[in-house]
Amino acid sequence: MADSETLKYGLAVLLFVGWTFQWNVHLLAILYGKWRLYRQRQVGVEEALSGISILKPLVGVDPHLYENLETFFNLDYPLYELIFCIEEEIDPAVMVVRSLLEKYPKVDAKLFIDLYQKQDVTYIIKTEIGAKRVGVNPKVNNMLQGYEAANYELILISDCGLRMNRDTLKCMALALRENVGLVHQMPFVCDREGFAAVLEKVYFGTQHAKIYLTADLLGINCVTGMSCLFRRSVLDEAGGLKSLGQYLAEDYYLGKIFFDKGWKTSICSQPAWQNPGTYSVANFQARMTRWVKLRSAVQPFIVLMEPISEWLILGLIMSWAVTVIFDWSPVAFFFVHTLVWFLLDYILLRIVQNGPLPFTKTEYVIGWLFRECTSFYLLLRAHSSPILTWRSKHYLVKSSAQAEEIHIRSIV
Ligand SMILES: CCCCCCCC/C=C\CCCCCCCC(=O)N[C@@H](CO)[C@H](O)/C=C/CCCCCCCCCCCCC
Ligand SMILES: O=c1ccn([C@@H]2O[C@H](COP(=O)(O)OP(=O)(O)O[C@H]3OC[C@@H](O)[C@H](O)[C@H]3O)[C@@H](O)[C@H]2O)c(=O)[nH]1
Repeated sequence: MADSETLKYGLAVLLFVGWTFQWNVHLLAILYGKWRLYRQRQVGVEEALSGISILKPLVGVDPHLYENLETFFNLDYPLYELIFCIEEEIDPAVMVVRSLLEKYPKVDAKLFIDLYQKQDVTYIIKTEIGAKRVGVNPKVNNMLQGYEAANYELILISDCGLRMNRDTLKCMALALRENVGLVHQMPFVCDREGFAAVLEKVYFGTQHAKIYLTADLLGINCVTGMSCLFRRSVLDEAGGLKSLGQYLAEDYYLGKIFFDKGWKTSICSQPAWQNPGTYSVANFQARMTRWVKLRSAVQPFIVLMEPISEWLILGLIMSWAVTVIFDWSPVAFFFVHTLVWFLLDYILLRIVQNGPLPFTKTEYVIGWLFRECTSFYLLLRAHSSPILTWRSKHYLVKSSAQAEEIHIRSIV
């Protein structure tokens, strides 16, 4: 009996230590975010800016694609090329890119597409169908020809749903100091209408930002492939882009190459502005489920850590722990825990947004509660099946380095 009491007490104390640690993570993220984001420190020399090849892997269109891509034709940067990569000639994104190429003939921009050649733009003819399928990752397969044809030592991989401010590329390039091999942007979202937009902003500005900023501060690899600028020679030494084709979480392994070789990685002071024109609660949840699968495959400890880094689960567990240790009221404790967490999240979100929020405080409360209360469901959903769905493709995830594409009629 005494032993089980000791065990219970020991567990409660351990949880209490973890809970205290969580507040440190929260506070660190706030302080680091305030110090790091939207502060352009002149770390590099502007005259020394080198050429950058920007790879844009595209699949399909959404109502914002044209305007998002157009921002890349108007960057304030002395030397860059745009390389659009599209898997299939019948993809409607081809038309969008072609109309932009026609509108901006002076911008160095190319379109790489399988199996087709036209005179007005550069198309690469693949001699063998599937010759460029180097692995399971469709994004890597899609970018490969463009990567091989890129002219510059610096490569920016930039996803299709992003828009970029005129000065962002310069900001990223200036952050690429002598010892920094890779600069990535912390994912965030543009101001858009509707509840799904509130939800995405709340998630990327709170829970995601908290871990992302702290990981960057502590030098932990959290590179997101959505927008990252890196030194090509380092990747080539490790086998080139094709070596990443075997991983679905190619971004994590890209970052790992730089970490393993002793390079520093750094976030840009500007976040990545995701602005897809098609968004919904279901889309967000499907994407988050996929991301949970990716990170759990990469770092299995996350399966355990992730639930207890969330407000609700941690709050409930801690309400029990503090009654064991201090005999505090669990209800009062949970209330204070919630209030403080909620306020810290709001402060962090305001820092990441760097301006007024595009929604009311009531919408924030609803978005925050919805996100927090559904996070456990999403974790369960992610861990309940090894099948990962990305766009129209399905994969069976076996381990961090092992996944295979599967063909199924429908996903229940
Ligand atoms: C009590 C606090 C303890 C903190 C424990 C942290 C548990 C992890 C919780 C959430 C993970 C969020 C990670 C955010 C970045 C990853 C975003 C993502 O899923 N990206 C995928 C798609 O681009 C990508 O393919 C996945 C890559 C794997 C990322 C692995 C990241 C590990 C980060 C661990 C950070 C620990 C920070 C601890 C701070 C003390
Ligand atoms: O089959 C595909 C799927 C996706 N892609 C491209 O890959 C990029 C990212 O795709 P999505 O927007 O669907 O997905 P996410 O924003 O969730 O991606 C994120 O998570 C998975 C990581 O591997 C990516 O690097 C990261 O950007 C886009 O530019 C998309 O066009 C392909 O080229 N082919």
